Amino acid sequence: MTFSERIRKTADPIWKASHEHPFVQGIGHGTLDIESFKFFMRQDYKYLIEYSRVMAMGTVLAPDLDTMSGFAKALDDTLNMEMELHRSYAERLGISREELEATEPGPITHAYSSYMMAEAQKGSLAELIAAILPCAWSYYEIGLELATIPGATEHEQYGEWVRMYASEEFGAIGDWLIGKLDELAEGKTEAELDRLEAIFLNTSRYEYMFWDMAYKQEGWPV
Ligand SMILES: Cc1ncc(CN)c(N)n1
Repeated sequence: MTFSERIRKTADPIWKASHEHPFVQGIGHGTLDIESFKFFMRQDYKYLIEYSRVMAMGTVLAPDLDTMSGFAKALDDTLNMEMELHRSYAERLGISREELEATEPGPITHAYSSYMMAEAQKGSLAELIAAILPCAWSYYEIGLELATIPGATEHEQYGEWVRMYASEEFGAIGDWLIGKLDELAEGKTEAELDRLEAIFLNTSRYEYMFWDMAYKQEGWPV
């Protein structure tokens, strides 16, 4: 079993909970309250800005030019493909670009982004990848699963979201990160692998919490 297969297996109960979350199922069945989706898009835009910074740190920690290029490509795809989806939805939903960028990060957005950044700053490249991998990998899995729901890819409101996350172009980011992590995991001690697994599990949990936060449109309590 590769290291990525091992951590995917350990994280399975968390990922299942995300797949079954009413926010995710609501996108697939076209029943999600649009206000929750708007809340999600605004928070997600802020999250993706921080995620992009972590990707940029990947280029700094990269040991060779191939790895550097891989991070640069993933960064460009995030800034100009994935975030373009948010900008286009925002325009359609009456949210200006300024409003999108000025959104105050909610508690989960803040905690998740800060955790990713902290792991990237104190760890090695393997730790950085373990922290960002659930982001790229789980959305592709969710996109592919939702795309099998009849009508999901054609839905007037959520079809574009499903198509983007189910696309091969988006999936390639996660595939590249999986390959890199497996490469970097080779020769590591069991204690080091356990540490990478713990980071992967934590950001998998944050993924679930992010869906839940958006569903409940949860801001700061006071
Ligand atoms: C919170 C979150 N996690 C993952 C993704 C997919 N890049 C995202 N857009 N937002």
